[in-house]
Amino acid sequence: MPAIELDGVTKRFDDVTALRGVDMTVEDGDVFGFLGPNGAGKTTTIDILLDFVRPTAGSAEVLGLDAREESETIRERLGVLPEGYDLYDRLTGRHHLEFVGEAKRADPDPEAIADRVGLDREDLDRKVGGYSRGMAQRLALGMALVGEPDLLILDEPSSGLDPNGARLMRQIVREENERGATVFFSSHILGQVESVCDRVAILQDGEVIAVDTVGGLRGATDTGTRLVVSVDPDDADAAAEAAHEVPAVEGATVEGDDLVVAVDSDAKMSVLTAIEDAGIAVDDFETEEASLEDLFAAYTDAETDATPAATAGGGSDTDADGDAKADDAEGGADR
Ligand SMILES: Nc1ncnc2c1ncn2[C@@H]1O[C@H](COP(=O)(O)OP(=O)(O)OP(=O)(O)O)[C@@H](O)[C@H]1O
Repeated sequence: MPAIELDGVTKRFDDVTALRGVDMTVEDGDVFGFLGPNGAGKTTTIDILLDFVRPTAGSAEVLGLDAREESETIRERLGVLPEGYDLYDRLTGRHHLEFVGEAKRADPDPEAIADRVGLDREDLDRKVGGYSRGMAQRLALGMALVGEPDLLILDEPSSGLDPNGARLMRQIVREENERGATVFFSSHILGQVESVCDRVAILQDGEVIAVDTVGGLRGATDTGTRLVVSVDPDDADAAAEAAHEVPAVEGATVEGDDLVVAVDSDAKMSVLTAIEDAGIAVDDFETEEASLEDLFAAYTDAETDATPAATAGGGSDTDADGDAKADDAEGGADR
């Protein structure tokens, strides 16, 4: 039974069509990234799953239950970090966690949750009105964890978090998934989703334009990782040959003074090792990842050109654990 199933979901708000016939399946046990630019319809989709908003057409099932008919039962099994969550300024962090506990008939350990989300234990007894944005975000994430939910729905969970907070958030996503929870989270930052997600959907202008692993998306759009290696120009051809020997390498060419290798990001180190094993000194190297913009551009171009890149599924099964890269991707882009 899938954790989330959307079938032909359309949502119109007066003259704005936020979702256009969205079909999407999130399998039980997945960490699923929901990626799209501002205004793509991510929050509307999540609001439909939570029955905050009703679809104009189509249906949504959560944990095998109809999102409209059985929203109360669903909510007991969900952990939600909504966009624009409401906290009560005059209540403490502890009160918030206890409230969620009551609603879910769970008995949360506020100290343990504070530790997990990186909130000082002393802050639990402060009024939330005095929290910084990041502290409020950490509390809201903690509230989503109460009661060991079967499904976590997180809308832009790293919003307002510093790089350490964002790393902690990803760690929590992994831990929750290991515990058995399915995790569905939206983001407009590719680096956020790629280090933790099994699969990703790209939503654009109310339509799902791709569903795949991040590695698969990169592969399908030919915007994969480029490893640029500096070696002595006399050794460049031999280095290209050595790189070609690495199975994950899709291409290695000499461009000017550089060796440019198209390779899955997991295999970067194998390429450098292969070059050095061939007796060639690597003077320097850098990697160039496709940005979210590149992927969007590639997908939207692909859509217009009707190339296979726009089809869902397939692709490589990369589960990149690129924390460092993800943190780079957050630089300045985080909200
Ligand atoms: N209550 C509403 N009334 C009218 N239009 C709405 C409403 N909610 C959303 N929309 C419109 O639906 C579209 C999708 O918005 P949505 O908030 O779902 O996007 P999003 O992908 O979550 O964007 P962001 O990354 O900016 O949060 C936008 O054009 C938005 O203006």
